[in-house]
Amino acid sequence: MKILTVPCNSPFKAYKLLLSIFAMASDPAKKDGLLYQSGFGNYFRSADPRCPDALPEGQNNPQTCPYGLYAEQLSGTAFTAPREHNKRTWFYRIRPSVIHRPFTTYPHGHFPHNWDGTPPNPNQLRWMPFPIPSATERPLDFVDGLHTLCGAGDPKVRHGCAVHIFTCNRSMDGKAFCNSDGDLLLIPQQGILYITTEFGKLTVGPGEITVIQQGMRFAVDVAGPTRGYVLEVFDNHFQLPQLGLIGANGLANPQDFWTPVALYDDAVKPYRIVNKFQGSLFEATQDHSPFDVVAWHGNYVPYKYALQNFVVINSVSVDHIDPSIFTVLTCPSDKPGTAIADFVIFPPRWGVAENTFRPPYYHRNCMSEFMGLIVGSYEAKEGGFLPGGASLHSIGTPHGPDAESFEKASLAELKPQRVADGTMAFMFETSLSLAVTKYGNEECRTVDEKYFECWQPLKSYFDPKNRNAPI
Ligand SMILES: O=C(O)Cc1cc(O)ccc1O
Ligand SMILES: [Fe+2]
Repeated sequence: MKILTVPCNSPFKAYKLLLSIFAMASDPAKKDGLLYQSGFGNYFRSADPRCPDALPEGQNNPQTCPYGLYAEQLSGTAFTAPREHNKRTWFYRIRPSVIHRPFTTYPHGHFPHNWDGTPPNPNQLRWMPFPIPSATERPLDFVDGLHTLCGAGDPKVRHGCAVHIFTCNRSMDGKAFCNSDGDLLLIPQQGILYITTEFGKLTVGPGEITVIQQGMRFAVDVAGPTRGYVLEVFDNHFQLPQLGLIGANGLANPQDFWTPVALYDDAVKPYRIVNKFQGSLFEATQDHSPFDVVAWHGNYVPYKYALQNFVVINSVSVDHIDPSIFTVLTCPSDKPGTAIADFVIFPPRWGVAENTFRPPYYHRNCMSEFMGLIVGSYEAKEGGFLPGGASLHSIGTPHGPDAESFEKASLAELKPQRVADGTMAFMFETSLSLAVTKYGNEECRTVDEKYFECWQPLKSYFDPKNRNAPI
C-alpha cells in the first residue's frame, strides 16, 4: 500500500488534511472542463481547492470561521419543513451578501411578468422562432433578454408558474441575477450558457437543462447568439417524479444530475445585483463579486441534467401512453398527482406499439400544455412548429396531430421504428390556467395567425356501411 505523508505538525491537522485530499480526489467528476458532483436531492459539500479545508468541522457557526470567512445560510424551505423536504445550504464566503446599497427599480421592458391585464384567449397558439437581435444592433444580456410569454398565479402568495423566453448576445458583465419569487428551470435552445453561481460554475448547452432555485445568485456568459426557454415555479421545488410500479430505476436517474464545486471570485469591482421580487425587477450595487463563496455544504443547490440520459419507458404492446411517462422533473401542488408544472420531454426512442395510432392522440386536457422545440421536428406537427418557437394549448383547448401527420400515421406500416431521432421537444404541463402576456399576444410579433389551418383539412372518413374503412 502506498503511504501518503502529509506535511503537518499536528496529527489531527494531518488527518483533516488527508480527509480533504481524499474528498477532493474521489468525489467530483470532470465534464466540459468543469468539476461537478453527482446526485439529486443529496447532501453535498465542497471547498475551493485553494482552501481545501475551509469548511468548519462538526458545526455550522464557529466563533470565527476558517480563513476569516463569514458563514451565511441560504434557506430553500421553512426552517421547520419536515426533514425529507428541508433544504438549506451554508456558505463560507469572503463577505456576507448583505453588503450592498439599497435596491432601486431596474428598468426592463417585458420581463416583470404581468398577465393580469390581458384578455383571455382559449385558442390554440403557436409562436414562430423568437428572433435573437444582433449584438451590434442591440446588445442584450440574459437578464435584459428575458420576456414573459404566459403565466398564472402570484409570487406574493407563492402560488403559480410562468413561462419566459430569453434571447441574448452578450455576457452579464458585472451583473448577477437572483429570483426571490421561485425556481427557474432553464432550457438553452441555441448557444451555450456559461453560468457562474455562488456554488461554482456550470456549463449548459442545448440538450441540457439547469435548475437555479429561489434566492440563488447567478450570472450568465454567452459566446454568441443565444436563445432558450424558462419555466418558473412559485410554489415548491422541482422533484424527480415517483416511479411507482416502474421500480427503483428509469426516467431521469438521480446520478445523472450534476452540481458545481466551490470556486471563489475575490474580485473587488462594481457589481449590480438584479433581483426579481414580487414579479418586479430591482437592482442594488456593491463593490465586490457576489461569487465569493470559498466553501459550502448543504442540499439546496443548482444542478444540471443532460436530456440524452433520460431512460425512456413506453408501451411494448398496444396504445399511445400518456406523456406523463416522459416526466423529467415535477413541481407538485398540494393536490395529489397534480403538478404546478411537469417538465416533460419527447426524446428519441423506438416506437413498437402494434395496431396503434402512434403519434399523440386528439385530446382536450384539463391541464395547460406549453411546448417548445430544441432541435428537429415534432411528430404531431411535421411543419410549422420550429426550433426556438413554441405552442400553447390551454385548458380544454382541442388539439392533436395536423391533417398530414394523421393521414401518414393512420396508413403507416407498423414496424419497429425510430421516433424523434435528432429531435428534442418538451412540454411544461401545468394544472394552472395560463394567461398570455401582452408580449406573448402581440409585442413579440411571432404569433402564427394561421396555426388553426393545420387542422382544417382533417376530413370525415366515416362510412356506416364499412367497419374496415380505409382510415
Ligand atoms: O399535445 C401534445 O402534442 C403533447 C402530448 C403528447 C402526447 O404523446 C400525448 C398527449 C399530449 O398532450
Ligand atoms: Fe396535448
